[in-house]
Amino acid sequence: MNKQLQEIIQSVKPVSKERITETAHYLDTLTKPPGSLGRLEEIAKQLAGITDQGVPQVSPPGILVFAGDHGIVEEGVSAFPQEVTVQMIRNFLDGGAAINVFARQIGASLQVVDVGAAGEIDDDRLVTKKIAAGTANFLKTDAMTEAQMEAAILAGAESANTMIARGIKCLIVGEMGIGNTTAASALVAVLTGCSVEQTVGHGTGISAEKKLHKSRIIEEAIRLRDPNPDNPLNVLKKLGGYEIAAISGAILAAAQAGIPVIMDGFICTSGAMAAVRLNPYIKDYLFAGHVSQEPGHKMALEDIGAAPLLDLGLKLGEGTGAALAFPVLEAAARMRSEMATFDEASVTNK
Ligand SMILES: O=C(O)c1ccc[n+]([C@@H]2O[C@H](COP(=O)([O-])O)[C@@H](O)[C@H]2O)c1
Ligand SMILES: Cc1cc2nc[nH]c2cc1C
Repeated sequence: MNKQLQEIIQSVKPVSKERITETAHYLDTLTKPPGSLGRLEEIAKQLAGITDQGVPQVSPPGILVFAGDHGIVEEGVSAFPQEVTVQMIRNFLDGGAAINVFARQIGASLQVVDVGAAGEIDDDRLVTKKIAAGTANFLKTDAMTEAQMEAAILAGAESANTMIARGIKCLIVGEMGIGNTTAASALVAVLTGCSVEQTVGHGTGISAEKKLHKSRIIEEAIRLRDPNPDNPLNVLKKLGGYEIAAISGAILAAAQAGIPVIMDGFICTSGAMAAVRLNPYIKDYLFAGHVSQEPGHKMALEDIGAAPLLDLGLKLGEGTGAALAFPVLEAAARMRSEMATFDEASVTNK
């Protein structure tokens, strides 16, 4: 394995148990019945553990949208043509996509990173870390070489480190890539041991008939590629995508820096699964923004042990579900830092 990648993986430490315990005690001194803020209390404890701070902050947030194309689209697995990936990158840069709207709403900086789009975009607002113009068709050959996959993970880590150096306190990860629900379904099936039927969905809106075809293609590809389910990098290289590998890398880098991460939907969570398998401590740095309509997302979240914060029937990607969930993390952090204690407010405690 690439030495730099190995170092990142090994440097992720467990979250601070001491901070979690300290926060649990402190939350019980605040003017509310114990446990009455439910999951917000769990989030506040987790944030303290991740950041190793008594009073953790999640603002300002930063959003990374990784974009990549997929050779598997040749097999007719998406409702939209490949050119939409590049067209949507332009839309992100011009501020017109859903993620732009939600980024403005939560005051997040937004960076779009091209790690593998099939077309060229000449625009200084785009971060270009292109590994290749789309993955190979994984029905015919491995999606990426090992060197390409490692380069994509490192590109993701580097993108996260740049945002962290600029001062973000919470990383929101999103993606764009026509065909990437096919890659994510394959990854999740192999890594969880679920059947392909269970992990395949309608993606951007394919028919029931096309969904059956998508399942058959993935089943055949898994048989031909024969990935090793115990080796996440092997699975990622054979069936993954550049943006998915970059998400794994961004998560690794954020965890290394003690920065909480909000995952978006199905594709992001498949990248997170690979990161968790590389270092199980990663799990505790992750928040699941929402549960997507893609059926495989539930299995992926269960596998990581992450309970989604929202369930709004979304299936867009781009980081939208994670951005929408950010105010919940912000509320948990502010509850910890701004609420009065029983003593301060002269409220009788039991
Ligand atoms: O985030 C999700 O759960 C999600 C579910 C379905 C579709 N998407 C988005 O739709 C694209 C992939 O869909 P498809 O049908 O082309 O595989 C990709 O750009 C994703 O961001 C995203
Ligand atoms: C229009 C469109 C926008 C998207 N955003 C994320 N994935 C997408 C897929 C399509 C097709």
